[in-house]
Amino acid sequence: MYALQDIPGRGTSLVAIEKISKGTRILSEEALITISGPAGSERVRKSICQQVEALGESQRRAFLSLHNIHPYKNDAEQYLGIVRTVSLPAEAVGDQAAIFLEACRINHACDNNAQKNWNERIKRHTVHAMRDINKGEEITITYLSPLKSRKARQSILQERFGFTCLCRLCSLAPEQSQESDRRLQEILRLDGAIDQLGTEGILVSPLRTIRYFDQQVRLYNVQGREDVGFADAFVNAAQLAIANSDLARGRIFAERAASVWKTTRGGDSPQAIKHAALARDPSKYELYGVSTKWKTKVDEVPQGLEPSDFEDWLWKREKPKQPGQLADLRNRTTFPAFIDLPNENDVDPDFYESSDTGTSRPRRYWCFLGEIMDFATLHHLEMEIKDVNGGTIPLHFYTGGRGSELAPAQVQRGYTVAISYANCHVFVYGEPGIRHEDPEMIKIFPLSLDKLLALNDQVHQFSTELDGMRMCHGCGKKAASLQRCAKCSSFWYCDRACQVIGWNKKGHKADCKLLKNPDLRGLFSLH
Ligand SMILES: C[S@@+](CC[C@H](N)C(=O)[O-])C[C@H]1O[C@@H](n2cnc3c(N)ncnc32)[C@H](O)[C@@H]1O
Repeated sequence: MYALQDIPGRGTSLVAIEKISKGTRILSEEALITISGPAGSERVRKSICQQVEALGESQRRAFLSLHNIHPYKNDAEQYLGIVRTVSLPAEAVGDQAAIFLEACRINHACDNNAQKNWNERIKRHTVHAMRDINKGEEITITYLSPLKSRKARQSILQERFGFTCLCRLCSLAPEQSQESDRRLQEILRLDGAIDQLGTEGILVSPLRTIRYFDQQVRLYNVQGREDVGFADAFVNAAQLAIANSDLARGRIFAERAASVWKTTRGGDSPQAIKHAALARDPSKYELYGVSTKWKTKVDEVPQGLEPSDFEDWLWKREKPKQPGQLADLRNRTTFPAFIDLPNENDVDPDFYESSDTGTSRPRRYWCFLGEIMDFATLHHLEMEIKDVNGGTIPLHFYTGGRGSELAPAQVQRGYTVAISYANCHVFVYGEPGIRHEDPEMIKIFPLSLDKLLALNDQVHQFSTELDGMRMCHGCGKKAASLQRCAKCSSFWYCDRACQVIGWNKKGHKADCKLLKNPDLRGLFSLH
């Protein structure tokens, strides 16, 4: 499949002598010399010398021909220099390294076409084609963790290996290179955000967390890298879905993870075996069912969808509202819970985009809803707010008037606040909450959050036209020729008699007054 060749300016390297398809195992090699612990320690130096001296003549010669960028004055220093230049990991977790006569000849590229890996099950170093490799193409792996910027990569490669990388990624025009760096940085930032959410991200705000994995997968796809991080995004998505009892999505994510592990590490790698087993029976995952939020059966997968619609289903992407369609106040993308709000100090890609001037601006609309549980004015108005998840958070008014812009009649326990573009703020003292600065961005509605959501359900039930018909709010019949309530325009009736029933018996008298409020009507027309 490959031959060792000398390449000008790059030393000896492995070159494909036939086309190698994606996922092919290019080599599988046993260690020649193993190194347990830091290469500089006396114990390890001794052990390296003993192992080299115990080698047969041809193996010893092969070892000594390996690349060494470190100067040396004696045999021991020469051996150590080789180990420092070319050794590869020989343990899944830990610092055991080893010398492999062929794998240690593989050159580096930041857009490597092959993936190296220590396979703990077969105790061999393996290299797999990450994409199709053409005949005559050099086989490359990456010597670095792959999410570093071009500048960071170049500096480490120069310092540790003594060369300048000229791969495709490092040769991009400045603008494209910055784009690529931004994507890599974004994947890393999402990793951090996911870590920060921890178990809360799995159980309390799974929708937000799955958005992050979805975004990571999309970034890897644009970047054209299907490596460990790519597989991890599917592993994490599988665990998230299964923990929330969603066996259908859990199985598909586990299948995708297993497939990436198979391509990059082989079907006999512990990771591929583990995730193939998880795909066969996702309910075996230890966190299965700790929440039942997304409960599905393993075969509850929609059939006959277009691929892009299938991805929307899989990642639980909420489709943008159609023009004229009413906003749903239960939609957590437009009306997020507190846990789902962006953090004030991050540029969360779900909420913000960078403008040309380098600042960030909202990429879409969102509005936080919460019910006033308590309030007080000390040096500014402070409220205790209960959100859609039932948790309470502090809301502090740092507007010019410190909250005095609101009429006292509006600030009542049991009323609901709606705050546009709300962010999570970490106060120096007390729990995280919302620091509210712009008086234009808040409205208060004189009903509880539960009642507002119940009203939302009614508006959807009785305002929405389906197949040219609407439902009468008085008698519940469906018809094409109903008349709309002239006051609120939200509910529809067969005739005057039905309208009276709706008004007196079905609570429209109170609801109509609320729905005439242009701000509340405005919520329903949000995009
Ligand atoms: C692990 S060895 C790889 C095999 C090496 N080419 C040889 O001749 O034995 C690492 C060394 O290979 C060279 N090398 C690896 N990748 C390279 C690249 N992309 N461009 C130039 N030199 C590279 C550098 O000298 C580096 O220190």
